[in-house]
Amino acid sequence: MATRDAVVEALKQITDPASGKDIVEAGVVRALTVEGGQVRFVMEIDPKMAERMETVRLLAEERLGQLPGVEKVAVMLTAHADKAPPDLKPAAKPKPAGPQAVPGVKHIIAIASGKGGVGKSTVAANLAVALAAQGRKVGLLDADIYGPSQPRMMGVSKRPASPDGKTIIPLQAHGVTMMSIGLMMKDGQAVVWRGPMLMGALQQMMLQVAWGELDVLLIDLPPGTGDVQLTLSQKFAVDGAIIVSTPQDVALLDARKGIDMFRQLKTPILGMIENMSTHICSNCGHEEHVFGHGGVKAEAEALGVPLLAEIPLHLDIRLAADGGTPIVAAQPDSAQAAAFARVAQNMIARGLV
Ligand SMILES: Nc1ncnc2c1ncn2[C@@H]1O[C@H](COP(=O)(O)OP(=O)(O)OP(=O)(O)O)[C@@H](O)[C@H]1O
Repeated sequence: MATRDAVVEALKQITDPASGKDIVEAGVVRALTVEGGQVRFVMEIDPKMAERMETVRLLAEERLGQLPGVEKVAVMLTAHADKAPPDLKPAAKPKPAGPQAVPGVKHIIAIASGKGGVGKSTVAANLAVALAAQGRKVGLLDADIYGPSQPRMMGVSKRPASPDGKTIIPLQAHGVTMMSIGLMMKDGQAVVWRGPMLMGALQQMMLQVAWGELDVLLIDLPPGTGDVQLTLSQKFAVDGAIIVSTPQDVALLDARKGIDMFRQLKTPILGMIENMSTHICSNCGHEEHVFGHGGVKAEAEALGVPLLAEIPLHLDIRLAADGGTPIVAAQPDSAQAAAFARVAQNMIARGLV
């Protein structure tokens, strides 16, 4: 059977290209476990070194695989931010392994959808503005790496400043403190972040943005069940997720997958929102059910999750969102804005925010 000492000794023969020290002394090797013939550990790396460290990872796997008694080696790369901002700099002790809180932020709520285009970002923007209008200090983080739309919906385009090169100053729009991964990307830049790079980017958005004191940070997630959802739930103390879906069966099928994923990650489902529920004609007020109606209610009941709202499909919602002022701010007295305001009231009443 392989011993921990033999494993550590073998790892000490491998050099960390960043520091020139061996990878054990350099503190790259974390959470090492040697159980029976199984060796597992995490390599904490600078995201800029991801490619070179992948070579180191392969070398470590190969060397450990040759040790007598070792049957399986699993090495995971995780990224750490370049340098923690001064107020977040960890003490000499290693960081806690479990999900961490964001300093100053009381609650973290993810806005998710199984499928793209169901109006998740529209809901996130309006909910953020509605909560702010009801006196809450609200942050909105657009973590939709594949199609960040909050800059357009909240009407901001300025690149956030970083006077000290470490802390990022978020932007303010409609009473909400906001930051989007889109504001950090060059125009037309293809996004191919996966694994460590993605974790680094998300961690940077969560920890290096000067969010200040917030009652709630809403996270507009990319659609589906990918790396961002996983990283967010595993690394951060997420209070829960709100799932947005349209009433069609295909959307509901994907919403169910999203709910399953969050349940596996032990992230509570705070509720579902049916978007584009009923079409209300902007000329005559006539109602019709373009995508069906009530599908999300039935699904929420079947899954034992609260239905938070049925938001109508209304031209004004789209015009407002696409024009940079969410309907809750553009037409606060409209029935459409009231639907979002009720979700905000419900969340406040349940003590979620
Ligand atoms: N209730 C609604 N009534 C009218 N238009 C809506 C409504 N909800 C969303 N839209 C419009 O539908 C389009 C897609 O919405 P949105 O970008 O919020 O979806 P999404 O689920 O976040 O998409 P993606 O996952 O691709 O980012 C936008 O143009 C938005 O203005």
